[in-house]
Amino acid sequence: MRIRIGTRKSKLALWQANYIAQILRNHFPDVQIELVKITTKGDKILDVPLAKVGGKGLFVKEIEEAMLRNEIDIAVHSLKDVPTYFPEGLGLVAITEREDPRDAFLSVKYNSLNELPEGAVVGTSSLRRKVQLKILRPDLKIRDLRGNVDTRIRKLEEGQYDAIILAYAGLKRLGLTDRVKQIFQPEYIIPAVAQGFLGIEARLDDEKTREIVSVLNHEESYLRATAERAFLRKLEGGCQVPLAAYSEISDGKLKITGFVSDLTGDRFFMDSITGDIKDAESLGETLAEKLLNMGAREVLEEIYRGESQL
Ligand SMILES: NCc1[nH]cc(CCC(=O)O)c1CC(=O)O
Repeated sequence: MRIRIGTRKSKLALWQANYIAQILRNHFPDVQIELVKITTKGDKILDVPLAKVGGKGLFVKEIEEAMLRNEIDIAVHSLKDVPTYFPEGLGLVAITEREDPRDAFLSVKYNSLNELPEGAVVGTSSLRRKVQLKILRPDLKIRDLRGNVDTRIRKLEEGQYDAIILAYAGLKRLGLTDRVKQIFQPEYIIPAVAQGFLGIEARLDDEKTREIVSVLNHEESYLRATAERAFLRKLEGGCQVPLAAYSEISDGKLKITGFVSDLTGDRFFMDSITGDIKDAESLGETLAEKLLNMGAREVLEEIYRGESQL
C-alpha cells in the first residue's frame, strides 16, 4: 500500500504535508508515504490580492486535478484556503486537531495595535483583516501584502510596513514567532473560517486510503470546522467578501460567532448562536441566515454587483 500526498511547495505547505506524512508513517509502518509537490496558480501570482484573482480556489485546483488523474491520493490543505464545494468524487475525509486559530500582530518597533501611531502602515491582503482593522483603527493605512509567510516577514523587516497581521498557526508551525508582539483574542478579531485546521482531501471512493487517513481526524475539530464552513457556504463567501467565524465547544454545546461586512467596514453584522454539537452544520447555516436577515443580504448583493468599493 502506498499513499501519495499532494502538496504545494511553500515552506508552510511542505511543513504541513511532512507533519501528516510522519503521523501516517508512525501509525502504519508498512504503508509507503510519498510527497508529490505541485505548483498552483496561487503560488505563481504573488503580487495581486487573492480577492482580485479569483479567490481561494487558486491554491487547490491543480492539486485536485492531480488527484482526479490518480497522480496523488490525498492532499493536505490549510482548511481556510479550501472552497466549500468540491469537484465530483472528491471531498474532505479528515480534519486535524486545531492549531491556535488566532491572528497575530507582528512589528519590529511596536508592541500592539493600540500602540501604533496615527496613520501607521499595516500590511495585509485579506479583506477580512482590512475591514476588522479599519473598524478598530480607522486612522491606519492598510496596504496589500502577499507572498509566503517568510516573504511577508522580510517585507516587514525591510521597513515597508509598521506592522503586519498573520495567522499565528502558520508562524508557530514554521518557528517564525520572533516578531509576534500581540495575539488577538477571537472575540476581538474573529479569525478566518477554519483558520488553524488542516483538511485532508481524498477520492471519496478510495476506501482503503480513507480508512488509513481516518486516524488523522479529530472529532471536536471536525465539528467546529463543519459549523464554520456551513456558515461560509450559506454566505457564498469566497475571499471576495469580508467575513469571519469562530466556533467553540464546551459541555456538549457548540457556540459559533459570525461576522460579515461591506468592503469599507461601515456596515457590518455580527451575532452568535449556541446549540447541540450534533447540529454543527445547521448552527452555521442558521447563523448565516440570521446575519443575512440583519442586513448582510443587501451588502452581499452590492459586493457581487460590484457597487461596493474598498
Ligand atoms: N491565506 C494563507 C494562509 N493559509 C493558511 C495560513 C496559516 C495557517 C492556518 O490558518 O492554518 C495562511 C497564512 C496566514 O493567513 O497568515
